[in-house]
Amino acid sequence: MTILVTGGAGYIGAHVVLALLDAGEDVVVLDDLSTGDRASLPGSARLVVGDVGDRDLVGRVLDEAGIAEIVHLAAKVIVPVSVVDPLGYYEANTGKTRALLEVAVAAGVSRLVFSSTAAVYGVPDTHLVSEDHVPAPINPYGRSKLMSEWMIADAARAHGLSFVILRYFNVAGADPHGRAGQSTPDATHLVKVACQTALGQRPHLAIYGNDFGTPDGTGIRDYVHVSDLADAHRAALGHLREGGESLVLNAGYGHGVSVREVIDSVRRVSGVDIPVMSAPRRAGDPDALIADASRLRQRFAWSPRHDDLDQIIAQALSWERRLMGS
Ligand SMILES: NC(=O)c1ccc[n+]([C@@H]2O[C@H](COP(=O)([O-])OP(=O)(O)OC[C@H]3O[C@@H](n4cnc5c(N)ncnc54)[C@H](O)[C@@H]3O)[C@@H](O)[C@H]2O)c1
Ligand SMILES: O=c1ccn([C@@H]2O[C@H](COP(=O)(O)OP(=O)(O)O[C@H]3O[C@H](CO)[C@H](O)[C@H](O)[C@H]3O)[C@@H](O)[C@H]2O)c(=O)[nH]1
Repeated sequence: MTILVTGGAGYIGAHVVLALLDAGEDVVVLDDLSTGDRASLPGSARLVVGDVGDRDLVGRVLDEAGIAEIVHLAAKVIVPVSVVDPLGYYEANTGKTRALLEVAVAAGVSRLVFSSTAAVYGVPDTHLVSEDHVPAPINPYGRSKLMSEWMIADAARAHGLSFVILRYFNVAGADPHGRAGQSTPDATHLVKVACQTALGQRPHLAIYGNDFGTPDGTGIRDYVHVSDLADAHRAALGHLREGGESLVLNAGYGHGVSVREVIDSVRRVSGVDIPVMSAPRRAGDPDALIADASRLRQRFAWSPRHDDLDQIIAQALSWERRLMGS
């Protein structure tokens, strides 16, 4: 059985591919390399370079490889860019997901795992967010993903597809064996930026807001190690193969840390007293965003192996060092 992984040359996709290959699965990656990198893929992964919205190409790949399962990660992922280019984001994330679904349904694909995001919750009125919280995204990126979720659920009901939608919280870290990591040069994610600052690639780290309603005033997030997240995709496919019902699941650990705690960890692990400065809050940043992660743990045999902030930081740092050396 061959699994199609769209966006498999990206940060999270490469870790999903590794998790699947490590489990002995056969994988084909479809990626247009717009932000992904061929070098993030191990030699044993087949790569088709192309657009997930290209119906002819996707149809051919599904047919030739006899694919019954898709893990769909390909997307545009930068929230502020989605605000200035909403139509580009709706096309890339919603339009192309629709195109993929159309071809998948016609080809008889039976199982789909989809990358969604905690951004579908917008600014929730509770810190611990369960899947039953009414989604209310506040930017085009989050809306483009929520619309995709709805399309997937509707198409699944009509066409006998089964699915798991994973709403990722804050993804961080790198493969513990050093095989993959976050390589996007202009990434804005806190862990990546803090590690780059520790290694002298950035002059300082800006703390966006220190007057949030949290114990130290800085924003709290649920940082999930990318390899644990990748394992959740493997578990999702296992669940669907056993005939399990379609599910929407938060993917986080269920506890959070503040920006200051992340900075303290980077200082502790790197031994560098990274320079920080205070900056205004970013628009739409909630005080705290933590997954109610009980459903993921209950429904799958998912036992995270890397739920440790210092470990996440150590592996992110070691990936940054590797990028600097290459
Ligand atoms: N990084 C996070 O914290 C986070 C959080 C929540 C959800 N997500 C979701 O996870 C998924 C992966 O994100 P990432 O952080 O790895 O980003 P990324 O940019 O590293 O990966 C996206 C991959 O998709 C590819 N791609 C984009 N458009 C494509 C297209 N039309 N056809 C084929 N390939 C295409 C890119 O080349 C890249 O390899 C996305 O769906 C994103 O929305 C990420
Ligand atoms: O240089 C920085 C970067 C971030 N932060 C703070 O660090 C926290 C985390 O910010 P990130 O930019 O790393 O992540 P977000 O929580 O903003 O968003 C990420 O996780 C979301 C889900 O929780 C969405 O999926 C989104 O796409 C993804 O970027 C926030 O409090 C933010 O204000 C800083 O103080 N300085």
